[in-house]
Amino acid sequence: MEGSRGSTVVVKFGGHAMVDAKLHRTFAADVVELWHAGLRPVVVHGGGPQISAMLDRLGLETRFEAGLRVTTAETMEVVRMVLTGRVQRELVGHINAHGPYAVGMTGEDAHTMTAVRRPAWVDGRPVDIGLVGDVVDVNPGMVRTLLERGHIPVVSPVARGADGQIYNVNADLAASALAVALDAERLVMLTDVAGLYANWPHSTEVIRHLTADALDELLPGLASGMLPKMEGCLRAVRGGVRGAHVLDGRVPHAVLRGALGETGDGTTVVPDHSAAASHR
Ligand SMILES: Nc1ncnc2c1ncn2[C@@H]1O[C@H](COP(=O)(O)OP(=O)(O)O)[C@@H](O)[C@H]1O
Ligand SMILES: CC(=O)N[C@@H](CCC(=O)OP(=O)(O)O)C(=O)O
Repeated sequence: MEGSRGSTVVVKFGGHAMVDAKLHRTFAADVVELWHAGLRPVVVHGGGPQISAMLDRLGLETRFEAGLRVTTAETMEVVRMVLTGRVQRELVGHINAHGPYAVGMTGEDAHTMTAVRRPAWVDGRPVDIGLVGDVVDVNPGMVRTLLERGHIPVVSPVARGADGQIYNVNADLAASALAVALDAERLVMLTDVAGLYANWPHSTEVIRHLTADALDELLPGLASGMLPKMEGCLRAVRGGVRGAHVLDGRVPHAVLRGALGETGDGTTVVPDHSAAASHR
């Protein structure tokens, strides 16, 4: 088994992988199993579909540009409410069915994540996506304290600007920033597809292995939810994380295999100069 005892693994649980309650519970049990195996799991959760469903119930518009939700002040209230009040609470509840492990928090808590407004471009033109943040600074102290005390932090991707403005951060990018700041061994992203498809939406052939440079070349051609996800993988491995894995979260126990480095499934991104890169 490659996953070394005591190493930190950041697991991003995507909103699309959460739609099934049974998978949600299996995911929680797997995270606890990782903890018992001696790893230090940190969960960052998404909730895009859950936010969109609530916006719909409230009669508010859902719009994405470059894979990011266009976020007005009104949308931001709903984003924060659904992520921290509902999705995070459910996950904490499922993990804590196994014992007093999980502690929920957001990027706002203890100034864990500081964000700035993120610019976006579509077809080379700037578009206003509102209160969407990009994490520019991570203070991992609180997460480390929780880990040292034997807890499993469950982090919602909401961050504060230096001026106090609250931003909506894509969960993949939040997970990536946290993985870098924690000097994590791995970043595991669970989603609702088998990995990065080479020619989406025309084919479902999964790209199994990518170096950072190869991914950098592919990035401008990617679309929708895969764009922030792969950007997150790239930032992670360039920031020192040993491997970033995009896995199908609908497959039971995918997180166990990913966190332990059994990387036969999904898409694995490695740094340019790693041993895994030079083997290809
Ligand atoms: N090249 C690609 N390969 C696979 N999926 C892609 C690709 N490009 C876009 N997608 C879309 O990205 C989605 C996953 O991203 P996203 O919807 O943000 O999920 P999550 O909630 O897990 O973050 C897939 O369901 C698919 O519709
Ligand atoms: C800026 C932005 O797009 N934020 C996301 C945050 C949640 C998220 O990323 O959820 P998934 O991982 O399930 O996609 C959103 O509002 O949907």
